[in-house]
Amino acid sequence: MRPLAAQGKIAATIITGFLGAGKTTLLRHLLEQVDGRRIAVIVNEFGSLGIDGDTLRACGIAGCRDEDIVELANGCLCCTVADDFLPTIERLLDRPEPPEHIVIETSGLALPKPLLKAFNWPTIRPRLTVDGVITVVDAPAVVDGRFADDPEAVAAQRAADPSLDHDNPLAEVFEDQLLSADLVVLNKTDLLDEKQLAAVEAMIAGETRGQARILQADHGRLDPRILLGLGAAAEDDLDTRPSHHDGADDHEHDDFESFVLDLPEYDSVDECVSRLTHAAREHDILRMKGFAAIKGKNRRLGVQAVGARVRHEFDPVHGGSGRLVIIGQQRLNRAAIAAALGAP
Ligand SMILES: Nc1nc2c(ncn2[C@@H]2O[C@H](COP(=O)(O)OP(=O)(O)OP(=O)(O)O)[C@@H](O)[C@H]2O)c(=O)[nH]1
Repeated sequence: MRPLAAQGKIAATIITGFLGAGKTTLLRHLLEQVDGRRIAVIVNEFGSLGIDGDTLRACGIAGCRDEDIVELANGCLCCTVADDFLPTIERLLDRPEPPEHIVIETSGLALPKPLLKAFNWPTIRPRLTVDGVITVVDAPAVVDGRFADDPEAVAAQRAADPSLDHDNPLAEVFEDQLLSADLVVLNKTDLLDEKQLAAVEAMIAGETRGQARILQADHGRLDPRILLGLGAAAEDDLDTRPSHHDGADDHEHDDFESFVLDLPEYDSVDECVSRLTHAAREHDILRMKGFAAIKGKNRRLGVQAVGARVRHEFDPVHGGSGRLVIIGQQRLNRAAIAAALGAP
């Protein structure tokens, strides 16, 4: 392979993976480790609070400037490629001092294939190449069977017929993300024992392209030399990265929905966390993230839930009222969720 510099191309890394798998955590660690390199980041979220952009901007990493983090909050990247993504990329490439590397974090519900196709756009292709698609996997969620009712049965069916489609939209998104990967990161290893990890790895190995590497990680902590410089030129071998939506000109995320709630001020952190945990358990919510105001505290509480696993941390940012984005499959009971959270 000719080195990228010789081809005059800038490299782009796509970080994909289901809601809450740990993409932003991995990206943040990566940015902390790559001193001195001019990296631009494009983040895209499903739901509209822009938390990931906030998190990355608040990282305090030397050399990581606000203008190097571009947020595309307007729906899933895979659906807004022409309107949002291409103009953003062109603006980055046209900077007097363009980035050396661009890292794109897709929304957890994005299908990577339409994004990959955009790299063959005539104004982009001569200037940019996909260095690699990194798919972050929430290993405990796989163990819990979140992406397939019966992972073994689905794997067996797929082995018999790789083009098989099925009705589980979570599984579809998950499989598309795996099938596009050059590198799969099995994340959250701290929550599993060795036997469980070996089982997830074997299952994932059966769902990826033969060329894809699989690595385990705790909080996405991997050496940047592993993550960047894969040299995959993924835009050149799209055919080896099948998607459930191949052949369809368009697709939508009809199976999923998100909404934003204003939260009341809670009496304590415990009250906030127990309300979130209860809401997540009762309502089949896939993901919640946002901020809460706690009585007597002058900093806002950052809150995150992946399934019913809730994490919280006081944010460096002072005060402000509480807001939460909630993502789930269609027909969430919004009124009941608001009541569970004590929202007006
Ligand atoms: N225990 C554990 N928690 C993790 C690990 N990696 C990330 N998390 C937590 O998982 C939650 C989701 O992490 P994010 O990095 O925000 O996940 P994401 O994939 O960017 O989420 P979306 O952008 O909403 O799809 C956060 O509460 C993280 O602190 C890990 O390796 N172990």
